[in-house]
Amino acid sequence: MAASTAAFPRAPWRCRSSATSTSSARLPTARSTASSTATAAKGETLDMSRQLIRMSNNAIMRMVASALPGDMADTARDCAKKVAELVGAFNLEDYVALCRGWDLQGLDRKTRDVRDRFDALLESMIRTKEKERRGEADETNTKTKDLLDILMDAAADPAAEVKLTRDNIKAFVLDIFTAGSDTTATTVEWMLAELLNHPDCLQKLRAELDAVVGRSRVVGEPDVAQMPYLQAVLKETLRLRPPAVFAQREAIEPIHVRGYTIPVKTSVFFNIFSIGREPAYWEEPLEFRPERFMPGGAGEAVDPKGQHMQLMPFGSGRRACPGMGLAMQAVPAFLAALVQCFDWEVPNPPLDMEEEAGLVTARKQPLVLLPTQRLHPLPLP
Ligand code: HEM
Repeated sequence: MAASTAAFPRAPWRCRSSATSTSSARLPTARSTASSTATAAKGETLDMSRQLIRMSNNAIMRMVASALPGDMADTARDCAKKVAELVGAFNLEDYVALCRGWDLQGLDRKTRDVRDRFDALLESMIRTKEKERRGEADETNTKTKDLLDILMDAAADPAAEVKLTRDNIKAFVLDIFTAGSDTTATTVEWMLAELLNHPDCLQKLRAELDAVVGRSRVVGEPDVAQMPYLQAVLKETLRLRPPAVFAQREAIEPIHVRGYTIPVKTSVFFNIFSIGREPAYWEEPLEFRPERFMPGGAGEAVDPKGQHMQLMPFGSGRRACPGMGLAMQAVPAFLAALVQCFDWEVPNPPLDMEEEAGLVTARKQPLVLLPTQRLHPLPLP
């Protein structure tokens, strides 16, 4: 693996986002979702998968547009789901040259269809934003800018070194929509499930939370750096349950790996999932043990940012995941808040830990839990 990963050429990879929520309800705002989670009474089951994916999608959407009307949010979610299906679909044309150009499975047609729908959505978002910006032109410019504002500012800047086109803006937003939503949601979900399956780890995390944050305020992203055990739980989850299963490259020259020759222009898939479970690198690889990343543990010096080939949940090289920094802050902070504020009960033990086959290591069964407030009152801002 080291030999083949040493040469990282081009990466046509996009991490998949399936936005698997089946709910057709409008996406709630982040605040309303948080408070509905917060006030859920004991006895009321929460479909964590759906909640988390909604919250994550919503967070991503807040990055690109301050307020999306419900129908636009539904379209975005539906399109993201379709993109995920198409990215993960088996395409006969990739393997049988004779089939090329016939679109026997209808994948080209479906791809064009989802592209057109996404384009219409993005066009509508940009137009709404343009209108909003025209209306605000006279006001003092103190409003917090979202990502779309920043991209549009850059496009309008005559001095900008790189001129952004409208298509560039759309492509950028599309990337964020599809790559950043259920990768993060899936990670939070697996982290919580693993902790519930390992009460000793949950206890350690809570002790760290109590010591670093206390009980009178909610843990936030700035706390993550002071919480080594929380970081270890994240790394262990990314090792054992990496949301993106593969990274892909194309050989730009023949490569020789363990007696095999990989010819030029061959697509090479790196199995991130298997690397994290490889017994040659990891002791008892199927065990969830965050301690391996703590001081004195065998993985103490291993980080998941693409420098250590035995753990590369975000890929590696110059096409590694650009959302890595954001994910490494936002995901543990969100999980920590769930653990700090609530006790979670599994209504039908044992907790099912099976994975669904696909490009994102989603849970096969949704994570359905019973929450009870742990802190009284909840220290919500
Ligand atoms: C736990 C969370 C995440 C994981 C595990 C993850 C994993 C990955 C992986 C494995 C790749 C392929 C890297 C390679 O080929 O070397 C990738 C690419 C990418 N990710 Fe993520 N990702 C996560 C979150 C995010 C977020 C939050 C965003 C954006 C807000 C994002 C945006 C992207 C983009 C745009 C690419 C394509 C990069 C390129 O082709 O140059 N990801 N991600």
